[in-house]
Amino acid sequence: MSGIIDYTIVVPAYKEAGNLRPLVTRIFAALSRIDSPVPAYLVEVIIVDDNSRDGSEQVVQSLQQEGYNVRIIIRTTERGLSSAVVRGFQEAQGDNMLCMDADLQHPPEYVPQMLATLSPTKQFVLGTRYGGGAGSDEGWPLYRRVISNGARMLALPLTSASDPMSGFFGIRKESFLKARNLNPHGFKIALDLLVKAHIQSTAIAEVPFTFGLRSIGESKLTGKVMMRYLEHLAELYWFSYHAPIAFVLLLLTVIILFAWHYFTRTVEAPVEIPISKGRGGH
Ligand SMILES: Nc1nc2c(ncn2[C@@H]2O[C@H](COP(=O)(O)OP(=O)(O)O[C@H]3O[C@H](CO)[C@@H](O)[C@H](O)[C@@H]3O)[C@@H](O)[C@H]2O)c(=O)[nH]1
Ligand SMILES: [Mg+2]
Repeated sequence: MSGIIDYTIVVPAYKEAGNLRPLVTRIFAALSRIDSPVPAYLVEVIIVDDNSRDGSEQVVQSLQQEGYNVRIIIRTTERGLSSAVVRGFQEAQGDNMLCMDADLQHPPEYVPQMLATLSPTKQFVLGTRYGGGAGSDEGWPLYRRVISNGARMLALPLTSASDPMSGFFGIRKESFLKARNLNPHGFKIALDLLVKAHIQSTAIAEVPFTFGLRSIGESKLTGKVMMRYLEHLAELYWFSYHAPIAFVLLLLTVIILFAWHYFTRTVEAPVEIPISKGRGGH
């Protein structure tokens, strides 16, 4: 393994043993392609697992023995997606950090492009399901689309990013270190960072991608997680505007009416990125 790491991929994981091998091997295969803008030897992967006890640790050990630069942090006293991502970013050696899910809904073939997009002028890169060439797999349930669009509308006053609900994003370490009072609860760490690290719209790059279907295991999105999101939004509105609640409600009503038309438009066909047949290096 190399001593110098410029890029760190953080993967929050809970009971994802079956997904870790395909995830890690596909990431490094994509980075090992001749046309990858980022060389595989500059990249590390950190899995942040909340004591799943499902064999994840053994899977990572065997990947390490095969030479993949991956390690696993097992938390026993804390739980939650957002705090897991923050922990991974705190442990990262790379100045360029990417967050992605373990369940292959974020295609590993986009990793090289996402990492290479980060720069001193582009402090944040967002994998977006909205806009040209992006979308979600047709099999993604209608109720999840409604929840996702509703959550996105409510965040409109907080950031110019098109998909702040996305869990596929990258941030430069210097921006991450500027963020104070990050919210450890819930699923929306990208939104939290966009607001609390004061990421300007010109510093955000967006990469359209197609949100796939979970291959193995179950989603951890529950009603409780959604309630936490509403609490989180209230906190972010306060953080951004210090606004009295009546003003916030008025603002939300206007935005929901305004956005209705916007969100009912059709989405264009997804961009095809070939599945990597990399040289297998790591
Ligand atoms: N360590 C840890 N990881 C967790 C926890 N809860 C979930 N994860 C991990 O976080 C990732 C996303 O969890 P899913 O349960 O697959 O989420 P989802 O419903 O598919 O939601 C995805 O889409 C949302 C956008 O609609 C994203 O906001 C979200 O981050 C995620 O990408 C997976 O790798 C999962 O194992 C937890 O408590 N602890
Ligand atoms: Mg998922």
